[in-house]
Amino acid sequence: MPTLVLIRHGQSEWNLENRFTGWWDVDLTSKGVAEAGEAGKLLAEKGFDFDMTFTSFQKRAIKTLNIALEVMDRLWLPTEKDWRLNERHYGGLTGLDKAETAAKHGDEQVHIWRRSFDTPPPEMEPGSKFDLKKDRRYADIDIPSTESLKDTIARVLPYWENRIVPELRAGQRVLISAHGNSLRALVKHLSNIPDDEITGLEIPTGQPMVYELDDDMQAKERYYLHER
Ligand SMILES: O=C(O)[C@H](O)COP(=O)(O)O
Repeated sequence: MPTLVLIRHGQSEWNLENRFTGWWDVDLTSKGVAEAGEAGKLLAEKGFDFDMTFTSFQKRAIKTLNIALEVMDRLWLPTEKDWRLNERHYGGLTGLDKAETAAKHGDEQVHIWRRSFDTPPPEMEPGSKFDLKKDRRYADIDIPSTESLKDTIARVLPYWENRIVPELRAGQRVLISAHGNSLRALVKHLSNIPDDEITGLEIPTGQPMVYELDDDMQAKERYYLHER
């Protein structure tokens, strides 16, 4: 049976400051570092091991993976990094305080921007200080100016099918370290969650989520490791 574990990065600096982050590359806080270490410890204690790992181009997810692997004495494992596992792009909201934005635009509007399935946040203005168009790591791609969850799913799923599923089919045990919304995209697909229900799924930071999959890569079971 294929082994798949997903982990959302540990607490980031902007999780702590309550700011919209998206593709901006913020670091982990000391609590985030501790959460990543705990995740590695829990995985080791529960007897999990991996052959292949995947993460995004963003340091909060990369570091979470590396810290967990270090605790497991598995820093030597191969890792593939790809922008398709990045957080959903928060467009013009990037960098703004979530509470101040709610005070300005109303809770309902902010909830739509944060959790609607297909309404993206306003686009990022060209030349914004959070514009990543000149960032070398994205030189080969057309960076979105904003993304809804639907847009995020549209770039996560081809990556899942083309890069991750073949590893699982070959019997590789896979660990993915990514972000609230890129993981929400995967969970929606694997657990067949309808559009209007996925918005209610909150994935906590630093908690390994285990998938038991059937041979068609559909979920037989999904649980947080600390619950078993
Ligand atoms: O990008 C962000 O700000 C967070 O990682 C996720 O934000 P959300 O809870 O608003 O989806």
